Amino acid sequence: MPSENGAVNEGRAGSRIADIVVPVALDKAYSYAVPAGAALAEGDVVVVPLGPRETVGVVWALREGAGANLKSVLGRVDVPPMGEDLRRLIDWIAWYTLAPLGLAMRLALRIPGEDRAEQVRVGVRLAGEPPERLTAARLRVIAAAEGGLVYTKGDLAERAGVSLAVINGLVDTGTLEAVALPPEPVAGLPDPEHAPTALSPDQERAAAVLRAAVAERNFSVTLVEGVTGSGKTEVYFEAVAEALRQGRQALILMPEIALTAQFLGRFAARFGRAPAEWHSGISSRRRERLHRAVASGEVKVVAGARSALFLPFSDLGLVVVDEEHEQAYKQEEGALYHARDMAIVRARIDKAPVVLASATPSVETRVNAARGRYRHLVLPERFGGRTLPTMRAIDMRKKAPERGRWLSPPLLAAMRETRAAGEQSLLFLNRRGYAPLTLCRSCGHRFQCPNCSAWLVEHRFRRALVCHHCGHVERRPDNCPECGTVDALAACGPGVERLAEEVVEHFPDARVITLSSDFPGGIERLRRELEAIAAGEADIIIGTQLVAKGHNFPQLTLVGVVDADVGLASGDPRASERTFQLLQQVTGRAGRGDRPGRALLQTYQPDHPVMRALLSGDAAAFYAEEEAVREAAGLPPFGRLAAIIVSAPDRGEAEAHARALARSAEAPEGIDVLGPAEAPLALIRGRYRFRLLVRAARDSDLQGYLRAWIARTPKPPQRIRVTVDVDPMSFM
Ligand SMILES: Nc1ncnc2c1ncn2[C@@H]1O[C@H](COP(=O)(O)OP(=O)(O)OP(=O)(O)O)[C@@H](O)[C@H]1O
Ligand SMILES: [Zn+2]
Repeated sequence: MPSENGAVNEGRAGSRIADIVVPVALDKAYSYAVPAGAALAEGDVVVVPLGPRETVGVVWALREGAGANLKSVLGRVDVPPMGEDLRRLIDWIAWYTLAPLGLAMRLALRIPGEDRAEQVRVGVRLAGEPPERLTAARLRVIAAAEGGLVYTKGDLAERAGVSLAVINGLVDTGTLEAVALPPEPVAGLPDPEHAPTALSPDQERAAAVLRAAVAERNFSVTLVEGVTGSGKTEVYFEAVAEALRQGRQALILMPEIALTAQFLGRFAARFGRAPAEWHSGISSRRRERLHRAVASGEVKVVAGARSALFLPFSDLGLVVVDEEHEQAYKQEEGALYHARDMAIVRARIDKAPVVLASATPSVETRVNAARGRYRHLVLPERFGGRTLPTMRAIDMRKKAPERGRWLSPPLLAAMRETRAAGEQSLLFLNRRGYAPLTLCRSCGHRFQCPNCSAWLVEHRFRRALVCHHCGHVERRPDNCPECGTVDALAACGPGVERLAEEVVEHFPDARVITLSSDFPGGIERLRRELEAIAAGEADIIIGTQLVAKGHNFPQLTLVGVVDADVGLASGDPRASERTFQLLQQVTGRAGRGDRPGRALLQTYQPDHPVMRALLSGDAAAFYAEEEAVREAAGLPPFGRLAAIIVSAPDRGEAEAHARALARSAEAPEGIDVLGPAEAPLALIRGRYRFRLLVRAARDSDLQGYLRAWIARTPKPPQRIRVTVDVDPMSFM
C-alpha cells in the first residue's frame, strides 16, 4: 500500500515507539519504531510492514524508547485520525465482546478506496476572443455564457443546446476558460428554527426534558416510551434542534435506515435540510467525504445504521437510538456488538446525552428506567386525539380458513368492509417466498439445503428453491428427485407470495402490493412502493416485517396478522418479548390518519400471555410478567448470558471441541455453564454447530471468566471456530 501523505520514514530510527493496532484478528497492538523527526500523533492512520506485506494500522499509543530492533512506521495516511473517544470505545468493545482488538478497530477504520481522489469539479466561463471558425452552435454557447458567470460544462451545454464536444472545442480555442469550482457541500446545514412543530402538552413536557438534557452537555440516558403514533419522532427532533442551537453534532441511529425515506422527508420539513445518511447503500466515495465532513464538524446531523456509531464526530452533543428494542441493532458477524448498548458507551465517553425511543422498549431498558438508571418519559396517547386500533383475536380453531387457505372468514369479511369504505388493509406475515417447505406427495421427500439444516423455501416467481440461511438456490424440478414421480411436489404452509395469490382470488380488482426484502428492484423499488402506499395507491398490502417499522400510511385502517403464533414456538428466551413488540408495531400501523383503525390477530392460542397483553392493551402487565419470569430464571437483565458457538466442517470435531470446552469450564460460584447442545440450526454453510450457554450473576466478571476459560482450553486447529456471543440475541 502506498503511503498517501508523504513518507515519514527518513531512514533513521527515532526515540519513540508506536503501538499500532492493525485491522486483523489479533488481540493486541504491535510496536514499531517511529522514524526520527516524523510527526506522528496518537490516532493517526499509518502504513506499517506486517510480515511480508504492508498494511494500514492506527497508532494506539506513543511512548519513549529506542526500538532499535523494531520495524519502522512507513507512512501516514491522509484521513482524519481516530480520536481518543473512538479508541476508548473500541477498547471497550473488544473487552466487552471478546472480539480481537484488531477486528473491533476495523469497525471504525475507513481507508480511502481506489477512487479516493476528490474529483475537482471544473466550470467554464467566457474568457478570450471568439474563435475564427464560428458555427451556429458555437454562437449559441457564447450567447449563453454572456455575462461572465461560471457554468459547469454540462449546464452550459444544456443551456446552449449543444453537445459537450462543442464546449470542449471552445475551451481548446481559448474562448472559454476552465476554472475550478468549490466542492459541493457534503450536506446542508439543518436549521433548528426552520419549521418548529406545535407540540401537544404531553409532547412539550417530554421535549422540554430532552432539551434540558442536551443543554446539560453531559452523559445521561432518557427513555421516551410512547405508543405508536404518539409523536416520538417529533419529540426527539426537539432534542436535535437543541443540539444544533448549541452548534453541536447529533447522531440518530435507526434500524432500517435504507427504508426511511419518509423519515428523511419529515426531517427535511422540520429542519429545512435532510440529515446526512450513513448506511451500506451509500457509495464509498460519498462515505469517504462524509467521514471527513463529520470529523471536521461540517456535518451536523447523521442518520445512520449501526456503523454510524463509529464516525469521527468532533463534537457529539446527542445520540438518539430510534426503535431501541430492535434486534437489528445486534451485529451478528465479526465483532458481535449491540449498537444500542455501544451507543450508550460512546455517549458516556463523549459526555453526551442519549435518547432511546420506542413504543415497545426492550425489557432491559424498561428495567433500567424503573431502577432510575435512565430517565423515563411516557407518551400514553396518540397525537391529535387519534385512538389506538382496537384489537381482536380470531380463534383459528373455531374459524378455520378453507383447506389450503390462510385467511379466515372473519378476516376476509373485515377486508371486504375496509375495501368498501375505500380504506387500506395490511396483511402481515413474516415469511418470505411462496412456501416454507416443499415435499413430494408420493414419497414424502422434503427439499433441504445441502449446506444448512433448513428447508428450502419456494420462491415461485423466481421459479426457485432458496435457502434463507446461506443463499443456496436451485431450480424447482418437475419430478421428485427421490422417487421420480411427476407433478407430485406440494407447497406446504404460506409465504407472502402464496398469500398474495389467495388475496387476488378473493379481491380480483383490488390493487395489491406485496412487499418483501428479497424482491428484485431492491431498496429503490421498496422505497417507491412504500411511497405509493402512503399516497393511497394500493388497497391491500401484504408484507413481511419490513412493513411493520415506523411507516405512516394515513389510509390504512385494518391490519390482519395472518399467523400471530409464528414467533412463539422458537424456544428462544426472548420469543414472547419479540412477538409482543413486533405485533404491537405492525398493528400500530392502523388508524394513523383521520379514521380509526382495527387489528385482527389470527391465532391458535388466544389465551397466550402475549395475545392477552395485545388484546387488553395492558403493556405494563405484560412487562411485569415478563420481568418476573426473567428474574426467576436469572435471565437478562437480572443475570447475564453469553453463548459459545463451536463450529467445524466435521460434526464429530465440532462436538468434541465443544465437550472439551465444557470439561474445562470450572465455573465459579454465580456462573453456570449449560451444554453443549447441538444448535437448533445444526448446520449452516457447511459447518456443524454446537452451543454452550453461560449464565452468570449480574455482578460477576463474565468477561474475565470467559477469557480465562478459553485461554485454558487447548487451542483447536484452525478449522474449528469458537465464537463468543456476549448478550446473545439469537439462540439459533
Ligand atoms: N405535534 C405534532 N404536530 C403535527 N403532527 C404530529 C405531531 N406529533 C405527531 N404528529 C404526526 O403524527 C404521526 C405520528 O407521529 P410519529 O411518527 O412521530 O410517531 P411515533 O411515536 O414515532 O410513531 P411509531 O412508534 O408508530 O413510529 C406523524 O404523521 C406525525 O407527523
Ligand atoms: Zn443453506
